[in-house]
Amino acid sequence: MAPTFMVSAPGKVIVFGEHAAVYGKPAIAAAISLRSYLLVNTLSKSRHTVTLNMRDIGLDHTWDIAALPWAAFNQPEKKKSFHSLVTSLDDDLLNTIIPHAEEVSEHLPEQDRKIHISSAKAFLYLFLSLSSPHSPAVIYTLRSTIPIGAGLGSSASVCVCLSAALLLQIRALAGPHPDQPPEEAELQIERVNRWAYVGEMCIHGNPSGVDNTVSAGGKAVLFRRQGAAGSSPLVTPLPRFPKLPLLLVNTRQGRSTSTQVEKVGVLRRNHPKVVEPILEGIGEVSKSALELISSTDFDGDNGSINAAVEHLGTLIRINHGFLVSLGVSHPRLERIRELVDYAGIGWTKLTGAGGGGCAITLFRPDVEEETIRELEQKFEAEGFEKYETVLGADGVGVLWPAVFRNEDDDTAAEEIDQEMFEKAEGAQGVDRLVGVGAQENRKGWKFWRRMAV
Ligand SMILES: Nc1ncnc2c1ncn2[C@@H]1O[C@H](COP(=O)(O)OP(=O)(O)O)[C@@H](O)[C@H]1O
Ligand SMILES: C[C@@](O)(CCOP(=O)(O)O)CC(=O)O
Ligand SMILES: [Mg+2]
Repeated sequence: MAPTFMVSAPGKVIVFGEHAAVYGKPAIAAAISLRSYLLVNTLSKSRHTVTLNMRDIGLDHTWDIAALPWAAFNQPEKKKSFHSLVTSLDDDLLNTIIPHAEEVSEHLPEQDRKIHISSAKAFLYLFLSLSSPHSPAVIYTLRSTIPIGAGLGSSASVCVCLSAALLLQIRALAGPHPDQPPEEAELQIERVNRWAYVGEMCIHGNPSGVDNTVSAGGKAVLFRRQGAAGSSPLVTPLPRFPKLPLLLVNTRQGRSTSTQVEKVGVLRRNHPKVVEPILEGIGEVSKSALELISSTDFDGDNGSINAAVEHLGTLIRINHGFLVSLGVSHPRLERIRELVDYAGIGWTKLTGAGGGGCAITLFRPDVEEETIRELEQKFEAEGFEKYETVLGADGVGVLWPAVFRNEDDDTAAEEIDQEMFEKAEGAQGVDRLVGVGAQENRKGWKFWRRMAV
């Protein structure tokens, strides 16, 4: 029986290029230190059930493995191997899982029901694609420190965790191990990423793939979806991405990515001649930012940094203006921008799909700590929530088995079981129990690391 193990994947911030990324324009995004964690418990062979236990949304459902639609997924013309590149969902397969996904939420209010069903759909599509009717009984328990539906890529990070866990269970993933050649790590990341993209498609209709790409590989990347159906996106790691003083503020205004993406799609269909240049303009913002990042030493002397930060700030302001014209801002996002603009201390844009969710602010280099504190107090007084996060976090990682060992004292090993994981209090409790790099003794995590170019 496989040992209990855990996988983890980060959320992300899109610094430039959301929405335009869906239409093949370049975007720049970076992994953040908020993450999802998935614990995988294999049970005895005598049981024949699979349980999806997603604590943050209150979903806890068990399916009888034999009752799932394996025949549909295993038809020779439908069967995908684990290294397939799947760029669209199969409607026939989706139709076979919908009744099983709907079982999870029979008596819930409409809004919660939608969230449960989309998560269950992503899980079942991946489970049926990557597992088998003979799979042992398993409990998948998920917890995340990423706010849900806030533009920080919670959906992609959940899908990366599910994809990695299922691929590890069928032994279609190797490592990570200390002397893994970077090419091999890259291949493993890509395998996880491809199936995470399939999960993202279940959650929102037309994802660009930027979120799952950043969540799987971590760090910062330039991402560009390719035109032809069935081709992989272009992904360029940005090892020189500067460690900038960014503030991340959540409006606490919920929204769903699928609605916002659909809204831009409708606008583009109704006003193609107006909307296409806006999307093109957003792509040009990302290109200009890339040029700046590649040619500036942000650790260099102050004079040149100040000019570069001013340039980046201007691009942030322009990018936000484009997003406003696409109709994906929100009065609460505009309030954050207004407070920052009024204080004259930086540049703000929404991040992710908008319509609520989070904004990022880049501060001017010479801003006083006191001014930032005053601004933060205003945010708090108006019900906004601030996140401390570091850009450029590690991508998908694994803790196999789910045991933390004290390097100097083997007897101090601490096994993470389902009950402890479920009972950890809030995001802080989860971080303390299993957090990546949160404490000295949480060092058992291993990551597949992307090649830097
Ligand atoms: N912690 C979680 N537990 C279960 N499902 C989650 C979790 N986080 C995200 N999801 C799924 O992702 C959806 C939110 O994704 P989305 O609308 O793309 O917003 P985000 O900007 O957070 O990615 C939820 O409706 C749910 O289906
Ligand atoms: C709006 C979009 O560019 C990013 C969505 O990010 P999020 O789900 O809001 O974290 C959509 C996409 O790229 O798939
Ligand atoms: Mg999402």
